[in-house]
Amino acid sequence: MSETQIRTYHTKDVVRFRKTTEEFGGLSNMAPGFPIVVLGHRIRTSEALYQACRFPHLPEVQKMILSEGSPMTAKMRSKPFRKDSRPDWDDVRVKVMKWCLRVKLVYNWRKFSELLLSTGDRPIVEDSRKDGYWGAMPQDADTLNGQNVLGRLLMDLRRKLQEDPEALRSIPPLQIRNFLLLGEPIPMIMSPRQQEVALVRSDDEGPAQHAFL
Ligand SMILES: Nc1c(N[C@@H]2O[C@H](COP(=O)(O)O)[C@@H](O)[C@H]2O)[nH]c(=O)[nH]c1=O
Repeated sequence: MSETQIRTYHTKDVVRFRKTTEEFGGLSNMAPGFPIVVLGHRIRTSEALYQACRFPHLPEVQKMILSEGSPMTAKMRSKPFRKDSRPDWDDVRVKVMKWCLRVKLVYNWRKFSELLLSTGDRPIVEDSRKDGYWGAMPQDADTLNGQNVLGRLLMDLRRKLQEDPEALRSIPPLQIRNFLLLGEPIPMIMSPRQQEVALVRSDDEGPAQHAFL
């Protein structure tokens, strides 16, 4: 993905989201109702997971972020520690975001896939007042400008969902150093359905129950 290119979008042609309560607000990482489980930890939003990924070397900071009830607060609470983000953060953050979106999909398959597919083939844009990197900013009533990296990752995910949904059911760990959550290496993530099959095969008693941190 060419990240640096600024794009112009015409509001009438796109699916855009700003508030999580809007029709397509579920596409936002801040959207409630799309919980995730990683290493047995229940995480409320993809935003909290993404922000926690900045700090694999600081499990206490990760824990604080993950235990926040609101994603905006999780992001705010990570702010004082931003300077201590993993040193390669700028190089890996798009990969990490892509992985977080896939995890959101695996754990919310029906709801998130239906939402993504309902956007048809229209451009998806995070409409942001101040973030022209992950989103695009209004220039006037008809135009948004920005790199829209999040919107483009969502379009990429939508295309994979249209072409080969089964390939999205499991997610290999990212091949980056220190891909850790609360001190443990993040393993392959499987859809709850695949996990149940694996558990039946291993003659276990059933899927584990998860509580929020
Ligand atoms: N800046 C912004 C949002 N942008 C979101 O912030 C995340 C990236 O954060 P970071 O790379 O740490 O700045 C990513 O999920 C992006 O979509 N969202 C919002 O509701 N309000 C904001 O003010």
